[in-house]
Amino acid sequence: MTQKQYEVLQWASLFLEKNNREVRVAELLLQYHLNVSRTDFFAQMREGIPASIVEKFRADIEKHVKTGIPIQHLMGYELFYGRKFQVNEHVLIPRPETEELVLHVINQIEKNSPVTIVDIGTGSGIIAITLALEIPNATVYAIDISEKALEVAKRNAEALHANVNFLEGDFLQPFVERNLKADIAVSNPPYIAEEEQKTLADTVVNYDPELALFAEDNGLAAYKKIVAQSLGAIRIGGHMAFEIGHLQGHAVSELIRGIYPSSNVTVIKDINGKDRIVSASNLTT
Ligand SMILES: C[S@@+](CC[C@H](N)C(=O)[O-])C[C@H]1O[C@@H](n2cnc3c(N)ncnc32)[C@H](O)[C@@H]1O
Repeated sequence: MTQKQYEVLQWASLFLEKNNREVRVAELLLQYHLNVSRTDFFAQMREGIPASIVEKFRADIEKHVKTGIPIQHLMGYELFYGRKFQVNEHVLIPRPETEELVLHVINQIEKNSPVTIVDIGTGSGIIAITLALEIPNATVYAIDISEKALEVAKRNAEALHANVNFLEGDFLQPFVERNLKADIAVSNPPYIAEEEQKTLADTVVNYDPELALFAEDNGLAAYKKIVAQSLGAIRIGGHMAFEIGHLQGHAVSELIRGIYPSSNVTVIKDINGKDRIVSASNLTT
């Protein structure tokens, strides 16, 4: 007997809830398997679904519940700033908070004036690619130490027709070596303290790359290194914007002030009211 879409969705939602998994996964994954737009997905809720699709969908839901595999790994992509980005086990799955960082950077840029931006720790390339597409007069560089992550980022740039210069190396080092200078440095670096590993969900700790998550020095090691390297990589009067863990605002601000005492440093909250961005303008020593 053909099952109706809403019945399949109901089964999955209850199954997820019973197993303490996020219920919204059901909707996203079923829409993916049906390969329809969001509008069509809701419009056809009372229609029947072919048994072959129900079977594949159920298998994915059961796998997600059992192993914690994120649905982005099952689907092969995540949406970011309205665009589809390929993801795999070598890159962090894009998070919605990072869209706020991108929007913040866009708002700092004067329209129509040329600007050079560097994205440090680019992962799947979401920040660099989105900025390259949203700011046509920008020259964008993206750095990662992971060759495998850069492969994903390059594929995303190609698929989305974004012009980004990719460099491999340790934070800003490849930029400094080439004697390049940016007007804006942006980064969502690894910032979770290793001791916090136990508090993370299995969907994160077993599937996001360790290199993308953890940093020594109570989660501050990457910020320390990037701020120190930035002296040779950001133009005088330039700008720096970091995504941060919600308890790191003060420490990261102090790090920046330690090297750029005359800069304007602010901590910005995300839509959930948590400290999420540290932004520093007028970078002068
Ligand atoms: C939190 S993830 C952010 C990825 C992506 N920018 C995003 O927002 O989804 C941090 C990234 O930094 C990279 N990374 C870690 N250590 C690095 C280093 N020493 N130099 C350059 N990149 C590094 C990781 O490979 C990972 O891709």
